[in-house]
Amino acid sequence: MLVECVKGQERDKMRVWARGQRDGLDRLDRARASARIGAQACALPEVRAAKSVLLYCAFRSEVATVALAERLLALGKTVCVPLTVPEKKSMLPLVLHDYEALQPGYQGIPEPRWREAALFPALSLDIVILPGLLFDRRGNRLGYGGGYYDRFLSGNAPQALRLGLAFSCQLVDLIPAEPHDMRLDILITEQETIRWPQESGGPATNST
Ligand SMILES: Nc1nc2c(c(=O)[nH]1)N(C=O)[C@@H](CNc1ccc(C(=O)N[C@@H](CCC(=O)O)C(=O)O)cc1)CN2
Ligand SMILES: Nc1ncnc2c1ncn2[C@@H]1O[C@H](COP(=O)(O)OP(=O)(O)OP(=O)(O)O)[C@@H](O)[C@H]1O
Repeated sequence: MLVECVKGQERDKMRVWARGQRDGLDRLDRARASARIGAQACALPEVRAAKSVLLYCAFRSEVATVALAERLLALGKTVCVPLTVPEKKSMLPLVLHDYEALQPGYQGIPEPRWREAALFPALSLDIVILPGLLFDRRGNRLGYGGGYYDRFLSGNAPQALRLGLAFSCQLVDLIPAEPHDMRLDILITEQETIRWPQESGGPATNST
């Protein structure tokens, strides 16, 4: 119990630190890095082969996703974006047609008007593209602490490939993990793409 409590405090401190790191990036550097990360994502064989992708809608200082959404649509993918349901700490995948038509939803996160968008079956998603505050070299990820993505990946879309996008300043050696944490399969930063094999061994890393 005490160990869990200390771990929780440690994770909260890491969240505060990571928010500062991400917010501290210069606007131009953020835009350049986001463009590079988006291009790397589109070039991945898994993304080329995918029919459907759930892509987060960036808010605050996250890796931008507007251009990536447009490229994925141009490649003929079914692109879905999450509708956040804070009462249930859950997310619903809604089919995206036009990023420009999104409206600010929970905490200002852009989302479709749910009455106008079609619900996509989570079990048919090939890839989930995740945001985050902090990532480590084992595939662990820290978000805002709602457990939205852990719940979605374990409960709704366990089959989906998990692809994280981050600036390199959001990558550390080790985050204290919790049992419910869903590890990533691939992480893209503007400096490298890291892949973790499904049956864990050491990570394979490619500089970009
Ligand atoms: N773009 C994006 N979409 C996402 C997430 C995300 O991290 N990024 N989420 C990832 O899971 C979920 C939303 N989770 C969130 C949880 C908390 C806060 C938030 O603003 N919390 C306050 C503190 C709590 C409060 O005052 O009530 C804060 O940070 O100031 C924002 C988003 C689902 N959609
Ligand atoms: N699969 C799950 N089922 C039930 N509760 C869960 C599940 N996954 C996470 N939680 C709960 O959600 C809370 C937040 O989890 P965690 O700290 O891992 O969130 P996070 O990954 O930072 O957030 P997010 O996924 O929203 O970005 C934890 O207290 C945990 O108990």
